[in-house]
Amino acid sequence: MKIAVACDHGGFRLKNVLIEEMKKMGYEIEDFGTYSEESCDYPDYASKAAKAVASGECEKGVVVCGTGIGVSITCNKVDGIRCALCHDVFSAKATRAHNDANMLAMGQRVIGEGLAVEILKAWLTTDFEGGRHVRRIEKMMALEKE
Ligand SMILES: O=C(CO)[C@H](O)[C@H](O)[C@H](O)COP(=O)(O)O
Repeated sequence: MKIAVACDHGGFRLKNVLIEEMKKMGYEIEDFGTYSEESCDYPDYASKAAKAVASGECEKGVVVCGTGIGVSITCNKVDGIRCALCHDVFSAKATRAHNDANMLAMGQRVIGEGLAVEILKAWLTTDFEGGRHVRRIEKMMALEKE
């Protein structure tokens, strides 16, 4: 499975930690930047990862900024994206099981690396439950067409 990743300067270090973990887990990574801690604008990078997921080039995406908020808002502007901002393991599992989230956002300035890795692993390994959640996702995604 190919995972799109992106960050701004505020998420650069955590993004690299997450990339290494995903590589160890056997995932293929497409890194859309940024590639240093030089100040930059998160929409420029998060949007590239979101478009790669929306187009099917990558199956899922992981984005990081200082809070995770800027990258998650950006990704959710792209048609077809359900990006979940998660800073706990319960939410990470729930957003895969109930929302079929195709992108995960986290904030480097909010949580430590150890917890971020646990959240990442929980999110990547939890399957969508389907059932009643399909109807709810369809209603949510229909809003993009209004
Ligand atoms: O977008 C954000 C907040 O929603 C991110 O945390 C950014 O990383 C942050 O705004 C960057 O701030 P900086 O003062 O320019 O480092």
